[in-house]
Amino acid sequence: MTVTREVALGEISDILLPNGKTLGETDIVRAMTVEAGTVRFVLEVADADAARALAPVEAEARRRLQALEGVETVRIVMTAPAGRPEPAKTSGEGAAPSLKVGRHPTAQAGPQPVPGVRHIIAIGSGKGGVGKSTVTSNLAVALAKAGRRVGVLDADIYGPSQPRMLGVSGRPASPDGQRIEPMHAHGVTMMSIGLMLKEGEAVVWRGPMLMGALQQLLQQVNWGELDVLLIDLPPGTGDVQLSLCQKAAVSGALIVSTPQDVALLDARRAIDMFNKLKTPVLGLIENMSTYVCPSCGHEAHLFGHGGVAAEAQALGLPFLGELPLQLDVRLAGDSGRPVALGDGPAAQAYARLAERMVQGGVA
Ligand SMILES: Nc1ncnc2c1ncn2[C@@H]1O[C@H](COP(=O)(O)OP(=O)(O)OP(=O)(O)O)[C@@H](O)[C@H]1O
Repeated sequence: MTVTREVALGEISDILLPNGKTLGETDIVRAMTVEAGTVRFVLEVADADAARALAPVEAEARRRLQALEGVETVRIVMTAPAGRPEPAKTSGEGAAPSLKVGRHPTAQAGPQPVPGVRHIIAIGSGKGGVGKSTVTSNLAVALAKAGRRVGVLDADIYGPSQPRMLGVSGRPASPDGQRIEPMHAHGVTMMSIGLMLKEGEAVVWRGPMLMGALQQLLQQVNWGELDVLLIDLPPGTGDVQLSLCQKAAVSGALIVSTPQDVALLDARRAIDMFNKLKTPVLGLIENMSTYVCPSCGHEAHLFGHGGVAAEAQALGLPFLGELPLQLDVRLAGDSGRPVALGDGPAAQAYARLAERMVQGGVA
């Protein structure tokens, strides 16, 4: 028997949830696809606690689907939507927030949605220089080309590179002195901590000041209605990652790595951190995968090849795709016009990645 989407849905529909209803009676199974022996779907849950409570349901669904003849792999991703828009505060409601970035955070109860933003996705890496910012800007452009309303928040406090990569400069305006107007480039709404700092200013914030700055960028910027907000994190597993997952209702994280063992080792640490923070890891991306010589067309694997896919398989996480190492990618990034704006092989790889995210219901 060929396993179809209907067969797979039928197989798991009578699994009981903690609330006494069955999976079939609730509307939390999203974006199911059955393709070449792989069943993929998203379990949309309210928050991290609900995700924890559904762990046995996920395990049972995986067990049943894996037992079906012809099914080799089952990929289930749990996501928590970032919530629906709340009306923005107008002047007169409470104290006017200061526009000086880097203040102490205001008290808040748990992770907050960003008004108007459906999904918040953190883009992380264990190691610096693996192309996390390049992936963020190109993925944003590819998602915008696919018709999604996309934002980029450059939270790489120690080396903000989105202004350069997206070709944005100048200081963001605040007509009412309370809310910050984001910048726009290539169909993407963007804001970077780099735009709020004076040129050449060194950033020495730690802990609480970082939290305050992040909170401001999330809550004080007029993001408008967005399908997805991509957050370019600093590399590693530090205060910004911690603050972000504690302060914002992050739907999930994407991990960028090169195929080298040393980068993978760091990527594993980043995954471990997101697991501890109860932020679902939506998948792994291999950057700087294949190098095609622009002169002779020879294909080489400068940093190895396939390591990230193997790691994803070992960890039971989705492998979202590989992105070529290409001179054009760097030149385009340096010129402020991401390569995804074009239609060459790198742009096509980004379009596939964007498509997978849309199909997976996370963008
Ligand atoms: N696939 C690629 N092909 C060619 N060059 C690339 C590719 N990906 C990234 N680069 C280049 O590598 C350099 C580092 O990339 P990027 O700044 O995106 O990395 P990062 O992981 O965000 O680094 P950081 O740790 O500094 O935040 C940049 O000059 C970028 O243009």
